[in-house]
Amino acid sequence: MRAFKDSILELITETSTNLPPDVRAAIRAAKERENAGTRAALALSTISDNIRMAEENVSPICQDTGLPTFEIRVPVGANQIEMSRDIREAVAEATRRGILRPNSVDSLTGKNTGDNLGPGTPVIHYEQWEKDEIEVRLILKGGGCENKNIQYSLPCELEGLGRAGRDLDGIRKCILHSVYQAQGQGCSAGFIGVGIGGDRTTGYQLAKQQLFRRVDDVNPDPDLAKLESYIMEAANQLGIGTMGFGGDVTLLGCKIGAINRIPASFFVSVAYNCWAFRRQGVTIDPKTGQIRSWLYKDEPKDASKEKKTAPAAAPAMKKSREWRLTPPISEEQIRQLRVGDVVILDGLIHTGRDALHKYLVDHEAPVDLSGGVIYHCGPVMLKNKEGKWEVKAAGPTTSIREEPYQGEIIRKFGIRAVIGKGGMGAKTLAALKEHGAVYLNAIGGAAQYYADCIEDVEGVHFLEFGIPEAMWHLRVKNFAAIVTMDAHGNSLHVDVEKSSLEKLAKFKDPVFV
Ligand SMILES: O=C(O)C[C@H](O)C(=O)O
Ligand code: SF4
Repeated sequence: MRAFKDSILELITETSTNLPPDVRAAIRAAKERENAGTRAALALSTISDNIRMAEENVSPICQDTGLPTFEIRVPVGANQIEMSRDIREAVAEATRRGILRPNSVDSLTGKNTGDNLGPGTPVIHYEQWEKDEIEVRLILKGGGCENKNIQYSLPCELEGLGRAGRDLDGIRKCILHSVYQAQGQGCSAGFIGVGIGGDRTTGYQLAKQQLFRRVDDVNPDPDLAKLESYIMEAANQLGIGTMGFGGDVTLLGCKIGAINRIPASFFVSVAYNCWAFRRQGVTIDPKTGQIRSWLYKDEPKDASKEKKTAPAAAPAMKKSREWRLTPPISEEQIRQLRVGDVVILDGLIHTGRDALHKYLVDHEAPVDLSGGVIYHCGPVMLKNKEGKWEVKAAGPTTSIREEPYQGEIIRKFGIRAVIGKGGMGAKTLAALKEHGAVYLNAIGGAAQYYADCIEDVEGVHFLEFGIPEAMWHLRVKNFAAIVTMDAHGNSLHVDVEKSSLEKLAKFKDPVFV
């Protein structure tokens, strides 16, 4: 089993940098469905570019490489203690190489272990089987989509849909609602795995297991197969679209499983996965530890590679105005911007996410932020041979987590633009209007695309918060994002949420009776 560790390292690298063909095919089909020139089409073409760049650069598709979760089947007698040790070593090595972002933090102190190892990380599950080979499946599911997982306990009342009872139609309503409540925040268009039954723990486990099914498979249970195709049809009428920008494609895959429950409990558990659906698997020779075959590498019939659509700048969007801005930005420049405009940034921007926002409420900033731009981003960074920091991946993180702090910080420091994804709430919208600032939505998961726009790392503060949470000072060029909340009280997110709720309500009447 000498080669086992190297095989796992190869599996991690493939999973983080190269999306499987079935996932690519789903994204390609979505791109074909969206009208050219819309915000959704722009987002999907950036996503396609990003997928290609990650493969070419052998770098993470998204900066959030998630919680590595291994599902392993072993022949009777295989040494699981040795395998777990090798897996941990491979995870640490992948982190050193910038294939994984250091993502394991102490839950109480927030301290990052730096190597993705710690209590509960990585997750490794074993199961024995009678075959004479080892099968290892890996999923790298990021935090933004994990936060959009949801569990329903039937019967329940659902906004837009009314009562969901303890039957197939109640299940139908829960699943539709799960897609609605995610909006664009889990980097839609997404994939869902659904677990019906079990208890709260096994229900979620079953939901996650569904994510290991191929996008193009057909459920062997005819009732569940019908439900899956119904959900695909209905969820794509909600109009949430890629990144919550509105559009015809909201859901790329739906896989449903069922297990028994006890009479008093009736759970429907939904695992939401972003478009950056990084799962891969291998079979391994138990004697040598070498890879025998890959599980998700066969191309669906119509497979053609992503074509390059544009260099690292936004493809043209119909009817959208485009502004080139360089910080420090004035209030006058900001007040000209409207929801739907494209902003191209050149110059210095600063990353800041959860730890920094909490800190800035009670402390001064280490750099002058007036007229400045804050980027909600936790990048993957590596030091090169000369000891200089380099960006390996740098897409936006979910902004709503900063909602409790953002308005106050905009006022206190005179910030003019916040870049993130998924949109923010009413408090931030009010602060944007009052102070003269905008929210710019970057394309979630497009970590290679944005890393390519970063010309230089000018410095870093708060490295003690860990690499993702530190404040990185980045010089960017051609950094494109869309105004989704402006300084006049308009929010695309409010509009899409409202219109998608109206559309959801159309699915109130029973379908499976
Ligand atoms: O942690 C991150 O970088 C992003 C996270 O996956 C998110 O979607 O918010
Ligand atoms: S940023 Fe988006 S694409 Fe990346 S892990 Fe989070 S939800 Fe997924």
